[in-house]
Amino acid sequence: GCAHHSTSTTLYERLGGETSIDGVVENFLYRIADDADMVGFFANTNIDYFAASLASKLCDVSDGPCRYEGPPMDRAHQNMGLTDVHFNRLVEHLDAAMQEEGIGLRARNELLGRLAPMYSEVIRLQ
Ligand code: HEM
Repeated sequence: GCAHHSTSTTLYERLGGETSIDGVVENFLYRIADDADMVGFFANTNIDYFAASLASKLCDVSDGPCRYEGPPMDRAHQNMGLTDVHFNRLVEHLDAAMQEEGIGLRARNELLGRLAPMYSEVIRLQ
């Protein structure tokens, strides 16, 4: 057989699929809830809806079987007053959540590498 598994599996599979991504999102939400600089942004957010939408975004961007159907990243974060500090903090929490859910370094870095280019879109309408 071929030893180069990374060419034949999607990032979604290497992240552990739906169950694992749902666990990451839940773990991430606990970290946000404990972060005084971040939790305020979610004061008026429907957390169940947000969790499902974020999971679908992560599934889509990792070549999983989902299509993200929410608003584009610029409009989803419009007029929140977000800066690079918030963006970096979100990435840190997401990485820590993935680590705690047992996802390996390569898959974590690959996902974060796919999210990094969204920075300009997330920040655009601040
Ligand atoms: C790559 C970075 C990010 C991604 C992939 C992302 C993803 C998402 C997604 C998928 C939604 C749901 C949109 C919807 O369905 O309505 C959302 C909403 C939201 N995001 Fe982000 N986000 C990012 C960065 C950030 C940052 C840095 C913050 C700072 C705290 C943030 C705070 C929020 C808040 C508060 C909402 C909910 C808005 C509402 O209540 O409607 N996001 N984000």
